[in-house]
Amino acid sequence: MSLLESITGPGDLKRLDAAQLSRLAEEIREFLVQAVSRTGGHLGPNLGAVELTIALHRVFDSPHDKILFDTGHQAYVHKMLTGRHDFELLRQRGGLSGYPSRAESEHDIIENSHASTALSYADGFAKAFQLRGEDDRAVVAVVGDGALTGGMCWEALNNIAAGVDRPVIVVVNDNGRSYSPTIGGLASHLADLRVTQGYENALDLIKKTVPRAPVVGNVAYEALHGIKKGLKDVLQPQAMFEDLGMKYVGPIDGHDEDAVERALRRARGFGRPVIVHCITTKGRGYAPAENDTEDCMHGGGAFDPATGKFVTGKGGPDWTKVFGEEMVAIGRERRDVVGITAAMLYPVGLAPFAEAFPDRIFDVGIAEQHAVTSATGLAMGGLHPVVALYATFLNRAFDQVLMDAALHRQPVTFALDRSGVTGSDGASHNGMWDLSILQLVPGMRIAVPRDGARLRELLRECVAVSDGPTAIRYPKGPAAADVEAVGKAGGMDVLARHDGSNGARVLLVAAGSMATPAVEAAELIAAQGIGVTVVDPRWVKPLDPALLDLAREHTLVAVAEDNGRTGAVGDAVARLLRDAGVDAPLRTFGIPQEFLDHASRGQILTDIGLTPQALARDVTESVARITADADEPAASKERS
Ligand SMILES: Cc1ncc(C[n+]2csc(CCOP(=O)(O)OP(=O)(O)O)c2C)c(N)n1
Ligand SMILES: CC(=O)[C@@H](O)[C@H](O)COP(=O)(O)O
Ligand SMILES: [Mg+2]
Repeated sequence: MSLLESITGPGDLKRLDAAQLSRLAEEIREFLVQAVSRTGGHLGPNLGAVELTIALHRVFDSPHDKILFDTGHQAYVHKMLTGRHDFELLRQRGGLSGYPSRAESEHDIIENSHASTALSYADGFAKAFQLRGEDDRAVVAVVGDGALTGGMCWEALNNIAAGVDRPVIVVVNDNGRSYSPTIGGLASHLADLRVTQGYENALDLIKKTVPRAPVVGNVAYEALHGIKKGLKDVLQPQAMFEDLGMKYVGPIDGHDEDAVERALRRARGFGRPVIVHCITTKGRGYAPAENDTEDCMHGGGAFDPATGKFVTGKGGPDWTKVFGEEMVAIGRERRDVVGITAAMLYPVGLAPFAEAFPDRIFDVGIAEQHAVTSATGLAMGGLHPVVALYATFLNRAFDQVLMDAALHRQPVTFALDRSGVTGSDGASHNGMWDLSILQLVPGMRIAVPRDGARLRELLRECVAVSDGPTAIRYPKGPAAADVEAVGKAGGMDVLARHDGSNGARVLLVAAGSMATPAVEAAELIAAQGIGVTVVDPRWVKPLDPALLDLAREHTLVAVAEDNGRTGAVGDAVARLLRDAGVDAPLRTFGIPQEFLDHASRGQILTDIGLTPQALARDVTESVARITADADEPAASKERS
């Protein structure tokens, strides 16, 4: 039996000696590479957190003490040390979640994968333990240097530091990267801090693409990184944190398990808020990850463990690639168009734009709220910013969209990738909220492309709008094959028309990626003798008034969308019809308003009925009920 197999819980760690701990770290790394090579996942972040996590579980007594992981993508080692060794179905139905999961273990606390939240949880836990008189319970939050660029961290630190008698231990896992290097206007300065060829390659890449990165957490970042090489002219980090009222321990070699343990024990002994600053390497111990200048194998699919080469290619989903290509084409024609990313230059597809227009790209760090309001400032300054985010991460910037971009009617375009069901990253990553929350925003226009060709068209229409914000949203995965229109209805594309034989006709309104399944469903419905018209609205806010005339001509209106059902396109169509006095029967199909467990996008779409077969079945049954109801009076008259 390997050492790792003998670890059934944190208690087993405490009996290991230095040599065994070193061997355990090696076994964990080997396990991570082999397991994640089969399933895909966050290899880089977890390779960088091996010794750190071992030390945490040797010094603290989880779950009595609380060990919180920010973002949670780096918690695979934590799972292994708390008795979970079966990674065969990682991030798949029936397998381990890719993030902490309260259903999996009492040792898991924060399930959502949205960054920069752990310190706030820690502040809350510390206050609760103090009020309950449970002063013997430690609260430890592990936060990455990337997550530390998120504003919530500083709101939390402001509160944690004020609780001098509430001993929160903040462990900064500082590997100098989010995906790309977490740079804050320090590109040239960073060149002094890191001499490894790998980092210089990355730096050259970044210097070419993001030369004017903003000053993101400048003082904190300079302190955290400058001290690394003992640069005397850099503000000592403890000065900044102690000004906040926190002790500072570090910098510690985050791969020296004994050193980390000693620092954690020392920090626990202070009995007050303290920062333990650990310097780690993302992808540590696996050369393909350490040398991956893009993102140190931050995430991605299955790969060949011998080479690190991704099986399905790491180019990212095609929707993202189409967006990136069109942004470059637009950028050549429109010098006023600029790009903004929140520490996800490559994942959102803006790297080609950055390469082509290095002075028109801004990486604000993991700071979506700032991204939106900064974009509003850019627009007020005469530019047209395109803010590219994952749809789910827009949630935290709702007020900035509403009260900054929209209230001031500024031409900001939001490009929302990973919209709809994403699946493998679990409930907090499904982009199922944007079509609902953006419906609330006065003056917001929302485009939902059905395929790559429409993404190109609608992105151009978005950046052509100059009197208010626009949003365009598209899913994760391969871009749908182009679906050509067979006609127009107002500004909407008619995608299919089938004559029926029994007099009933269904109007199928398909938003975005639902167009392809809707066209397939229409054929199944038509085979039942029911007439069908499939329309793609292209813009779902405001809706096209031509929908009203179409609705009047059909037995049933059915709306399909890859978003939560509440308050989204279906509800907007209902409001449009009711406000116009059109009482056509209406069915809405979308994602149930629930937190969905991790599984593949295809599995979830099947579960929730967003497939051609399910849509056809549900629509046909609805038509049968409507027809039966319509025949009821005649039947009862005949009986009487
Ligand atoms: C609010 C939010 N924005 C963006 C992301 C996407 N994201 C996941 S991990 C990551 C980088 C995190 O960097 P860091 O905190 O330094 O952790 P590391 O991976 O380096 O260990 C980002 C940007 C997210 N999870 N949450
Ligand atoms: C943890 C996080 O938020 C991201 O790393 C996410 O896992 C990326 O998912 P994609 O694979 O969709 O880029
Ligand atoms: Mg990092």
